[in-house]
Parts: sequence; C-alpha cells; structure tokens
Amino acid sequence: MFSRALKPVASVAVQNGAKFSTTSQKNFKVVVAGAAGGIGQPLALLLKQNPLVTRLALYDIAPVTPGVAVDLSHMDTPAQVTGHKGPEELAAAVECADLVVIPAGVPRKPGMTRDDLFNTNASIVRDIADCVAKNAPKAIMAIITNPVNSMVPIASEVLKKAGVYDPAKVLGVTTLDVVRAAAFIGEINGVDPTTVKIPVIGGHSGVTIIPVLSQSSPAVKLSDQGKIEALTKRIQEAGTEVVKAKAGGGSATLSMAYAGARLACAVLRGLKGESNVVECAYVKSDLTEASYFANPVQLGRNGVEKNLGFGQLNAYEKELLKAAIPELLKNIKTGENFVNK
Ligand SMILES: NC(=O)c1ccc[n+]([C@@H]2O[C@H](COP(=O)([O-])OP(=O)(O)OC[C@H]3O[C@@H](n4cnc5c(N)ncnc54)[C@H](O)[C@@H]3O)[C@@H](O)[C@H]2O)c1
Ligand SMILES: O=C(O)C[C@H](O)C(=O)O
Repeated sequence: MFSRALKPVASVAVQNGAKFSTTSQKNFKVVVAGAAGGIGQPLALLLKQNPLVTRLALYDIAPVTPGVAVDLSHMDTPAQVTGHKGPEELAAAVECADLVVIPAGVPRKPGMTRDDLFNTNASIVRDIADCVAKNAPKAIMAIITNPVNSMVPIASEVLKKAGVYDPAKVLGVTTLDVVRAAAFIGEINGVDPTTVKIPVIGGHSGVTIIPVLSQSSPAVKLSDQGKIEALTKRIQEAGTEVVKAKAGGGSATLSMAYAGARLACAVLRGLKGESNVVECAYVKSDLTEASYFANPVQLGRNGVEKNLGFGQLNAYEKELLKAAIPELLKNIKTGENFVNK
C-alpha cells in the first residue's frame, strides 16, 4: 500500500542520533490519540512503516504509552517516535502536527450500539479537538472514535468555537466499511479484494452504512436481489459481527488499524501534492439534508480538496439512503448539541 507513495526524492531524518535517507518529498508529523489501545497500537505500528511519516507522536492516558513509543522507536524505519501520557502532555504531542488520528475512547461490548458509547466518548473527542484547535489549528483530524456520526460534528463545533474550523480538515474514518465491502465482494467474485472498487456512503452505524453495490467494479456476481440485500446487511452489521465474535473483548481493532493506516496514508499523499488520491470519508456536506455525509472525496494539499458525490443510486439504494437520513440528522444534532448546549 505504501509503495505507491514512494517518490525518489531524498530527505533526511534523525533518529537516536543516526541519519536516515527517506524517500518522501515532505516530512509529516502524525499523532495517534488513543495510541495505547486495541486500534492505536497496531495503527502506530503501521504508521511507523510509512515513509511519509517522519515524526510519530503517540498520545494516550494509559501508563503504558511511553513504553509503546520506546518499543516502536527500536524499529529501523525513519519516523521518530515520541510518547505522551496524560492530558498535560497532549499539547506537546499535537504541536506542529499535520495529521491527528483519533481512536481514543471506549469500544462496544455485545448488546451495545455505537450510540451507547456517546456519553463516554463525546468528552474525550471534545477535549482532544480543543487541544488541536489551540496547538495545531492547521492539522487534519481523522476521527475513528465511535459514534463517528456524532464525533465529527463535535470536533467541528469545537473548532468553530475556537475560530479555526476548516471543513476540509475534519474527517470521520469510514474506511473500514469500504475495506469490508471489498473483502466480501472479493470472496463472492473469487477475485483479489484489493482490485475491488466499491463506494460506501452515508455514515458509520447500522442503517447509515450504505454500500453502493451497483457501482462495484468489478460488478458483484449476485443476480438475485435477496442476495444483494443480504450482502448489504452483512456490510452494515460487520462491526457487530466482530463485537459478537470477540465476546466482550472489544470491537474491530486490527482491520480498523489497517483501514486507519490506509486513510492516513491517503491524507499524507494528498498533502504531499499527489493527484487523484480518493477515499471515502464522513465530511461536512451539502449533498443531502444531512450536514455531514460519507462518500468518495479527493484529498489534496489542504485535506478534502473536492467532494466527488455519490453518483447514480438504484431504486434499492435510494431506499437505503431514505432510511439513513433521519438517523444521520439525529446523530449530527446530538453531537452539535453536546458542544453548544
Ligand atoms: N470508525 C471505525 O470504523 C471504528 C472501528 C473500530 C473501532 N472504532 C472505535 O474506536 C474506538 C477505540 O477502539 P479500541 O478498540 O481501540 O478501544 P481500546 O479501549 O482498546 O483503546 C482505546 C484507547 O483510548 C484511550 N483513551 C481513553 N480515554 C482517553 C483520553 N481521554 N485521551 C486519550 N486516550 C484515551 C485508552 O486508554 C485506550 O488506550 C472506540 O470508540 C471504537 O468504537 C471505530
Ligand atoms: O462496531 C463497532 O463498534 C466498531 C466499529 O465501528 C466497526 O465498525 O467495527
């Protein structure tokens, strides 16, 4: 995945006193907030291997955080790793950041919805966003913490209050829905899933997850509408499938780290000036009644450069969209009210 980002332009990074040649055109600082967790640790591991990342700041409230940083710093890749534990070290972690990826917060247990996480996670995301607003107002924020549909409005309202809001720079991470859809279609079609292109639009919970199967390339090899609907349901409920399988041990972490690293890499490739970098993300939007909506966006030097919309939907997908909008409106309002009331 990262090899596509390689450009033979040398720069130099220093780690533990040693000089390393890197192949990236620009040096980027990436912060993982929630770096000691189930997603945070493997995400940091993947980011440490990305040649576009020259500084990797790991922030968490967990005591193990500095140790995770020391552990990763022994990898022979150029990124300099720093560990930051507790709120008093958050400002130093985010200072000069280009990208802050946020998986901080609690995950689901069986029987819970993502909305059940709101009460705990809302203040975590608010406080991190507030610190980013004050210490790295130009950084892009990629929010993994659930419920994503409400967390992106929370971060956006915090940035607005601080007078530094740029809608191009706040993304909800829905990449895992795309990754799952491609994995399942690859299995059905008997093809390499990395060759499957499939937009997943709407948001990131239950009915708001809308896989646009009619736009899959290659076309999904399912002729029967019942099977299309079953596949749609499986993609919508894939997070719950993992939560049930982990039986109280949390939700998706490894596949999420993979998906988060893919999104982070796309953001950095955009910042670097690469053209035609496209991923789905949950962003400020005027495509529907919902003021935030996920669909393919083009990433560039300033974050979201262009919203690519979601093209033609078939009759079934239009029904899915109709069902998603009231839920999205409710989730967005909950997030906005949390900051403003
Ligand atoms: N967007 C997605 O597709 C997606 C996929 C999977 C999980 N998630 C969400 O990601 C979040 C994290 O999941 P996980 O499995 O990594 O959970 P986890 O409990 O394993 O890790 C969460 C980490 O956040 C840290 N944390 C808690 N409060 C913090 C704070 N105030 N500041 C900084 N760090 C703090 C914890 O110490 C912990 O290390 C959950 O909300 C989960 O629902 C989203
Ligand atoms: O399902 C969850 O709670 C975690 C995440 O949103 C997922 O889709 O795996």
